[in-house]
Amino acid sequence: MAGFLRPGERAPVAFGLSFDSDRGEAGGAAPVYNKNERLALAEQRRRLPIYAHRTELLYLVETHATTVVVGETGSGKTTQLPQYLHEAGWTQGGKLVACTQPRRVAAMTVAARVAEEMGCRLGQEVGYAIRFEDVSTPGVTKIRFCTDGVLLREMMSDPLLLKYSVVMVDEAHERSLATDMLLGLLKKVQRRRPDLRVVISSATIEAEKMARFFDTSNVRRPRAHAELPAEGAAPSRSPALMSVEGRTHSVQVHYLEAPTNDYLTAAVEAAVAIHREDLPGDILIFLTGQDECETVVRLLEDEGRRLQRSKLKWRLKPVALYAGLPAAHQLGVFEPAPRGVRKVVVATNIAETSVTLEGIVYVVDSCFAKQRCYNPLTGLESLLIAPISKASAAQRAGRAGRVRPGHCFRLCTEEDYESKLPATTVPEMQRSDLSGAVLQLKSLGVDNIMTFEWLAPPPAETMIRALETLHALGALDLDARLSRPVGTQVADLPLDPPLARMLLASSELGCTAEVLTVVAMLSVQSVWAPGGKREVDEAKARFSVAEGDLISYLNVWKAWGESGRSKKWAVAHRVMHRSMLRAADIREQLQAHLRRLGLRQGSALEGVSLLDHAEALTTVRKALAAGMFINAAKLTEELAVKLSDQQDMGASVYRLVRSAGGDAAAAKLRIHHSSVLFRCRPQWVLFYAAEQNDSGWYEMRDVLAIESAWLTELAPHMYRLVPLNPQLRR
Ligand SMILES: Nc1ncnc2c1ncn2[C@@H]1O[C@H](COP(=O)(O)OP(=O)(O)OP(=O)(O)O)[C@@H](O)[C@H]1O
Repeated sequence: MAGFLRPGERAPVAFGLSFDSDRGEAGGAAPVYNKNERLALAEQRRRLPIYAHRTELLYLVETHATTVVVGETGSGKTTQLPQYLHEAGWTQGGKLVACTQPRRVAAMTVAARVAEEMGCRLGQEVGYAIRFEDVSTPGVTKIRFCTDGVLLREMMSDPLLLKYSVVMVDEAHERSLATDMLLGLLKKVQRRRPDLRVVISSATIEAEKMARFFDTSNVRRPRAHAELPAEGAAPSRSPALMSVEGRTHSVQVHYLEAPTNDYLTAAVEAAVAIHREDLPGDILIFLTGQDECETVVRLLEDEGRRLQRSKLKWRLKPVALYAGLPAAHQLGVFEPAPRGVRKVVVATNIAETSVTLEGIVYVVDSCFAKQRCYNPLTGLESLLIAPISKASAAQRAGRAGRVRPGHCFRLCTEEDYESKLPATTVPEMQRSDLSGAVLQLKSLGVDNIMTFEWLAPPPAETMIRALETLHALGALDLDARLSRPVGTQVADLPLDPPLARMLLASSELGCTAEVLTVVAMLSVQSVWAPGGKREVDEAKARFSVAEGDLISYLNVWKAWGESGRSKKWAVAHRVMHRSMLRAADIREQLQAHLRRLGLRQGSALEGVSLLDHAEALTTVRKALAAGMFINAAKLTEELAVKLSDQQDMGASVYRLVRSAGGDAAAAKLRIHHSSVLFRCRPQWVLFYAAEQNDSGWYEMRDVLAIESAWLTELAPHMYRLVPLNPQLRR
């Protein structure tokens, strides 16, 4: 971030603060309630700021098609509103109340909390649904928490959401791609279902915009759907806007005295400084990704061992929390720490909204997050580490004041916070590849994508690029309609279109076993345990093959399987056991999806003789290529300049093959140093993801070496043989 120190100028972490000593109970304190203390729980519910607005809220929902609720974090929107609606009768007659969350972990943990408050088992009256997991009981569940993505998928089989009487879109201001799609679709559904109520919870900054978007009071209503007569008096079509005043506990915010350019070390130092104060309370650290979280956990473990000699009251127990962890591990992080232990949760922004980690008194915020970034000209999407918005920072700070007063330490100066952090994050839809979203909208019957009502329209180039991609994958026909069966099947699979396409190809080519493994491994964030570059390179070398990362994953999977899925084996080989478990879980789910679609399954490599092995492997590579051919790159004769001190000099330069002369060709690529092909210089490669570095280079990850002939064979509509363009030589 400009204004922060330049490399080499590291400032010591100094907050100039003093802690108050009356901050609650012991670190990692036991929960303030347990299952038998229902009365205490009921009392706690009544103390939440939202309780004073219960009657008014219910009146507004009754009388308005849409209600926008604004309130401080922790005021009780997520946990209480669905319960109020249930208590007021909105779940009678077999209907459900849905509450959507942008993130899985929030859906799971909030559902668990609400089930506890209602005194029922999770999955009974209160349930949740996330991708690959549904914990609810048809006919019994009344309140269903789910990710916004899951509700979108549900609309494929229930386009009018007839199961639901109320849909609450929580954290709508986060403007995730799925939330934006959902808002547009809900507005469409409301035209056909005047009885459906939409409740939107949003930060103040976006609330008016949401209310304006849902205001249809001036639009002539089409005749209600024949089967769906409106019950009672029709609700107002002007949305109600309601503000819930007050918050539960205060959070004191601290800033660095001088900026830092190394937020990982600063985070560790901050956690250690808090710990050394020897006051009670758990710590939550926000970083940007899995590797950072695992690295900081390791550093804190080392610190913890050193600190044991200092005779402090609590022992440090760092734990990681990020999206790539299996659900059971994520939930384990929410367990209260035992007596004498101070839990330090090292998380990505998945812990930013809606979640309550009970013992947390201190939040340490790097003020950075990984953000998707899409360039429609090159068609390349990458993840960039960028400063978060002030709205996100407020959410993060809010994790400290949930059950007692807390502190938030931002790892930047107050001046930088004020001047460098934007007020809100750019909506995901405006910085993402939209091919998956367009495909889903098409499968939901939105034929003319250009006229779909968005809260704010996505860039036209991005839409055009999405249509081109889907057409190239064979998911859309020449009239931009969903093709059959490919388009409908790709839409049916809960995967990005390229991954779904390779699974379909693997069924045709008889290698689903292998491609399922690769797709599952690509769906987890990182297969390798973090560590020094040399250590990780050595670990990878044992599984590396000249065909590239994707085929190397098959070797890892096989060896892990042969070890009996042993954790010991994983640790010895620097493989992330938890990532492997999650991959196994995803693989199983996808296999079930293929079965449901009636697709043939088989293995190309199983039982194949050594002699036929290469040919069988080519089959697998071709199936993978059938989904990835758009991202084809060719080696050039250029050498990359030195990019940074840590990276090797003289890496090979690749160019995108598609539209050789245009903008895409201008994008220079190199193989990421983490790839097993980094030093191999294959002539032609496909890559699953690319990351843009600070120098503007795209670094290819998850690379597959291919033969050029496959491109014209698999995608003749996109590639044809031409004499070598002299431009490519330069
Ligand atoms: N698992 C839990 N354990 C203990 N208390 C909890 C738990 N979940 C919620 N609470 C309590 O309920 C309060 C309200 O939480 P809720 O998630 O409903 O607030 P919210 O207004 O939706 O906030 P946010 O926008 O931050 O999600 C919290 O501040 C906390 O005091």
